[in-house]
Amino acid sequence: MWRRVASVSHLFSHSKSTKFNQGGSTFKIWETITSESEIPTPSKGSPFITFVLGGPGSGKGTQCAKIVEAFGFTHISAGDLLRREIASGSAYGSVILSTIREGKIVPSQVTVQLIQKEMESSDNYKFLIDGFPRSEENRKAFEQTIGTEPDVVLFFDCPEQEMVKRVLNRNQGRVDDNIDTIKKRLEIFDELNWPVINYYSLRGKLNKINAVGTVDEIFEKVRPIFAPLSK
Ligand SMILES: Nc1ncnc2c1ncn2[C@@H]1O[C@H](COP(=O)(O)OP(=O)(O)O)[C@@H](O)[C@H]1O
Ligand SMILES: Nc1ccn([C@@H]2O[C@H](COP(=O)(O)OP(=O)(O)O)[C@@H](O)[C@H]2O)c(=O)n1
Ligand SMILES: [Mg+2]
Repeated sequence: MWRRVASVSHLFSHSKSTKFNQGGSTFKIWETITSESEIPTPSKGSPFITFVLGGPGSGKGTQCAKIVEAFGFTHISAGDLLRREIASGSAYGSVILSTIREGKIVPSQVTVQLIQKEMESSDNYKFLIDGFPRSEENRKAFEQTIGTEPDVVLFFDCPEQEMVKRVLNRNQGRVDDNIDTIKKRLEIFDELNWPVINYYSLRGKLNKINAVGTVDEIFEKVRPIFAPLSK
């Protein structure tokens, strides 16, 4: 079984940064320039982990499907794992359901355990972890339990209006895809996810992608990040 103790540090070089304001603080986000020499060579002895961040409806799941197809990753959606847990009638089911209904974040212990189980039962070593970490608590719990940091962090940057429109049109019968819960999810995203985005930006790991455009246009911005990896 893979298990990595030391983390891979800086994988990408950065040439351009953008400043923005959030909650009265100024943050700096790096626009990433990737090149083949900067991607570590993944090996079957250790996992290659990509965290996929972005607000609700920013297109995380859609782009993950494209990355899986092109680069042979295993897609682990934290939201899907939690929904599966509800459907399975697990002891945590009712707490998870009410948390999702309220647009809040499920305790990290639950989510990390589900992610860990998926990773450990997979034959693959390339993982896309979608919708996680959504808070600093999520991030720290993963680091402590799995004992490693992500190799790559993607952040799909999408205007709120566009995210609301997409979620309301999603039609997957989700209990949280209604206007009241979306408002709550966007508030929680602003409050809890930005510190995570800022953390990875400061560590030089963040790949910010403008998520406005067609699915294929956005994937053409994602592709170069993984191009050095074979399928
Ligand atoms: N680039 C895009 N333009 C328009 N609609 C999109 C785009 N990407 C995804 N969608 C649609 O928006 C909705 C939300 O996408 P999804 O991938 O589920 O986002 P997330 O996982 O970030 O919530 C889905 O119905 C999806 O088909
Ligand atoms: N790391 C996570 C991921 C999702 N969730 C919960 O699951 C809900 C749906 O997550 P999701 O990733 O499927 O949602 P989208 O961003 O894809 O729309 C979130 O709004 C949270 O309530 C969580 O608590 N912790
Ligand atoms: Mg999703």
